[in-house]
Amino acid sequence: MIRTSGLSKSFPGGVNAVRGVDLAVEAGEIVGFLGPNGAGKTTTMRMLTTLLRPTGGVATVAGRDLLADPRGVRRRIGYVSQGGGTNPATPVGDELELHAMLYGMRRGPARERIGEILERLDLSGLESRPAGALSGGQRRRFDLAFGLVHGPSLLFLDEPTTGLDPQSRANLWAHVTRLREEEGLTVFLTTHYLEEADALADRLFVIDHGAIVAEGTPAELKGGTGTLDDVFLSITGRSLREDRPSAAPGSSRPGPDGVEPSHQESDGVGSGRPGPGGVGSGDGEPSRPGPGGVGSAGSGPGGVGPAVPERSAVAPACEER
Ligand SMILES: Nc1ncnc2c1ncn2[C@@H]1O[C@H](COP(=O)(O)OP(=O)(O)OP(=O)(O)O)[C@@H](O)[C@H]1O
Repeated sequence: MIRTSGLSKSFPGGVNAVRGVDLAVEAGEIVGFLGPNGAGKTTTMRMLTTLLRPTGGVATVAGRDLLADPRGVRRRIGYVSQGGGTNPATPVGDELELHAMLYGMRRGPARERIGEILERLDLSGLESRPAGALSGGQRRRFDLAFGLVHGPSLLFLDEPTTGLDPQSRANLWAHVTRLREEEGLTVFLTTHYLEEADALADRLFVIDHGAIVAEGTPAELKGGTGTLDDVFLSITGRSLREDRPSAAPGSSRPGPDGVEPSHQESDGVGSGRPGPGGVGSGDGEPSRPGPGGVGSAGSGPGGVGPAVPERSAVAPACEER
């Protein structure tokens, strides 16, 4: 489902953020991508989702060549970024319907799909509620719905549970695991939470200073001794726990889930809702994907979605300034 060889990204100024990453992810796997702050997780994920153009290496994602056919990639993937971008005043159902239609779905099938995905995510009945009135846990599930509305085979989740309380985090893990079964999804996620990696991922890749430094199942990495954090510490010299992000700034409205909403952006890396046709991207610059193309990625409250012009979107497409 994902194959990369020598995938690299250097930013202007000589920052080698990702240095020759080789990944192999099989269909149906849930793979965790771990690393300390600045290790290259987000940059790698943004390349794989076509938001950033690699400066080296090759990759196929969801059966399409990343460089030669970024639109084909975007049609087949979903991306749920860390940040938010949808209009908090817009009802959930309207946002999802717009996204589905931007992916080329007709209204009838779109509504059917939206009903199905909302049910799977325990959001039925909330169609008319503005996204801004959802609890933190509901909002992250709404983000997942965005990522899934167009029926991708591969879902990218960037720090999916940051800012959620333990109960809501566990609830989201259960949903992701169930979605894998029910939708036949492959999931690639970054996380700072070792317990998340341990609970959710079949296999882990550890990245440090832009290179993969360890790979294996959580059990293999732990080797029957220690904890994942011990392993992480011995590999990277850092405890991942020190890097853990704090709860989202400005998210102080606990909701029915008892969760505080958390939709912060990662440092300067825009999150976006690239669209089916969107082109664009920027290194950390918000941009607007345009409709018409390739679908994918939303970020919004977390969604992956098609290309809707939006407030804080980072556009997709391996094109950048
Ligand atoms: N647009 C950019 N221009 C220059 N350097 C960048 C840019 N984006 C990221 N970097 C640098 O690339 C490196 C990898 O960053 P990246 O965001 O991928 O790390 P990360 O593992 O996702 O970190 P975190 O867990 O803190 O989000 C860092 O040194 C970062 O400062």
